[in-house]
Amino acid sequence: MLRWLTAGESHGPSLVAILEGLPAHVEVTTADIQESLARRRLGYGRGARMKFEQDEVTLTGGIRHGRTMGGPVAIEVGNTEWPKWEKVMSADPVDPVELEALARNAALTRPRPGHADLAGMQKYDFQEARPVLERASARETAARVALGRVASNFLEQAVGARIVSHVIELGGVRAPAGLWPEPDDVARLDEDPVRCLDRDAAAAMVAAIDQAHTDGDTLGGVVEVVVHGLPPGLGSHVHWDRRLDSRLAGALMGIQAIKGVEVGDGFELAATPGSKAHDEIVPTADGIRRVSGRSGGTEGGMTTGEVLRVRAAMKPIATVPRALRTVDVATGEEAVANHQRSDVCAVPAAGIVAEAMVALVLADAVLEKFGGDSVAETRRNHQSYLDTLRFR
Ligand SMILES: Cc1cc2nc3c(=O)[nH]c(=O)nc-3n(C[C@H](O)[C@H](O)[C@H](O)COP(=O)(O)O)c2cc1C
Ligand SMILES: C=C(O[C@@H]1CC(C(=O)O)=C[C@@H](OP(=O)(O)O)[C@H]1O)C(=O)O
Repeated sequence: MLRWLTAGESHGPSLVAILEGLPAHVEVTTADIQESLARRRLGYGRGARMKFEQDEVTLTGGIRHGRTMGGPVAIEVGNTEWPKWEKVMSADPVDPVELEALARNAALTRPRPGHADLAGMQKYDFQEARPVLERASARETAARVALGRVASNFLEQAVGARIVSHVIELGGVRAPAGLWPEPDDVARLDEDPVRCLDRDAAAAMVAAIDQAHTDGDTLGGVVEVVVHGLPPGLGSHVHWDRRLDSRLAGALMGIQAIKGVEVGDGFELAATPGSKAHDEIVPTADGIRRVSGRSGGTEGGMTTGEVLRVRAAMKPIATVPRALRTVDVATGEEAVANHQRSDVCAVPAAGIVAEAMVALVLADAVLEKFGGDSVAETRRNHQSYLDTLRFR
């Protein structure tokens, strides 16, 4: 249904993103996308680059006068860094003597443990890490967030679904369990330096980042994406690759540095007896409802119509200032890993990227279920499904 691709390097001229398969009349503007990209730059513990990176957005296809036209949506996100890297990252050949003189072009032969450097050099046959890290870098997530905003506008306009993420764990500090945001909490969360709902936990997370900074260390954590307003029946139980759980997990695991995904209470459910693990079903004045939300809003690979909740665990940033041991591949000798600048922690930003990935998966699942070549058609199909839904 929906297809999306990104291209571009961290220090190249720009990132490019394409989203194909959306209906016409999705309302979306440059300002919307800039707003989402600004949210991704937020978060305590990010490095110097996020202070000056502008994310220059140009909508180059598929949108006219603030509405999609049904064709592929193409978005370019310019890198403010580019002028400094014009020679090093030039697509066309550059005079080798000129390149040799550039300190910025020094060969990166001390691969960082935890980054793509070494495996990428081996796989793609490079003598140094630059051509690998340029694409492995999470700079690319700016392109995903741009596409995610288009998908998210579609979800809200077609079915009324709204997405919000928050940080539930950072550097070993955990927010109290069972607390998740409402759509209107977005502004409040964005104002918090670590995008955490609990003030005390947020303060302890900030302190952990300060300590890691002092220690020359880096931190990871866990984000949770919450979606309100989804109908029951997105995804399917009938085949493994149609299960919504599987599609969400794949998309979240596709984010740089994400090493674990949970749907609902996930791993905790494995240690809980069945009598306390499942969400009992009861009749209410509002129709049939679940009394709790431990499943995370899916059963049998389909949405239940309750709040959807998925989590992603991010490992600590790989570029550790107190650099880790490695091998200099130019000499074969022991060395310490390359380190220039880097984030101490990017967990709050990863939450915004996770929102984007969830939006893209859900937009795809909505189109699969309801179809539509215009937003109005998708909306009508969704409404008629709700009107005739059994056991409401
Ligand atoms: C928003 C975000 C920002 C990141 N910033 C950095 C960074 O500044 N330095 C770094 O070494 N890794 C950073 N990472 C993680 C690397 O991109 C990631 O570890 C690398 O691409 C290797 O992929 P893997 O961790 O999935 O193995 C960041 C990840 C995300 C999601
Ligand atoms: C540029 C972004 O994140 C980058 C992700 C990243 C990495 O290795 O993943 C390394 C850093 O890049 P640089 O080496 O240029 O400082 C981060 O700043 C961004 O999120 O926009």
